[in-house]
Amino acid sequence: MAIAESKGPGDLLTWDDIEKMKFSWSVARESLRLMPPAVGAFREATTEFTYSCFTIPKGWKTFWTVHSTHKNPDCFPEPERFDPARFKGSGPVPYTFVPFGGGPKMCPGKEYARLELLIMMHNVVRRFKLEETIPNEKIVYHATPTPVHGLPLRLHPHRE
Ligand code: HEM
Repeated sequence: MAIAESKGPGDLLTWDDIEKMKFSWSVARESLRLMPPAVGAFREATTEFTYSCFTIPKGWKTFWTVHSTHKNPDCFPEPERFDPARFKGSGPVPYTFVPFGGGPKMCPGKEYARLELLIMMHNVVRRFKLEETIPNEKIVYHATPTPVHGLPLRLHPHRE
């Protein structure tokens, strides 16, 4: 809200504003942890290796999943609880929070996605209070998580 209050009508966000949106980014990351848009990705074993007593031969296709760590209580205590404070300070251990993947094939659009999310959150939250019209709407997976009724929301404009 501090950034919203510093803006006059028609003022656009600056890069400095975006960099200051630490809490909003923690909220966005906690949402990406609990409901990642991409559930994982494929890899091809370039060499034979053994993991957790399983030997994966060279050339095999594997699929890594985001939830293996996002919902693992060793990585995120009480994993079902929405808690943006998990991202305070240095945040989760590297390679546990992986909605954008990790390593050399990590999503190249991550920073662009961050920018879009923060700008969208700023503009929506600043203007409206959001109300769910179908509480606890079910989510189904058509490759990506999709609310069954399309997540209809009621927008209540804030008084100026
Ligand atoms: C919230 C938004 C997004 C999420 C959660 C997401 C997630 C991912 C994930 C999990 C991967 C696979 C990474 C891996 O294999 O390790 C990926 C790859 C990729 N993403 Fe995204 N992404 C997002 C937005 C974007 C945007 C905005 C762009 C482009 C502007 C983009 C472009 C790509 C491309 C080109 C790849 C393939 C990279 C490669 O195989 O080398 N993504 N993304």
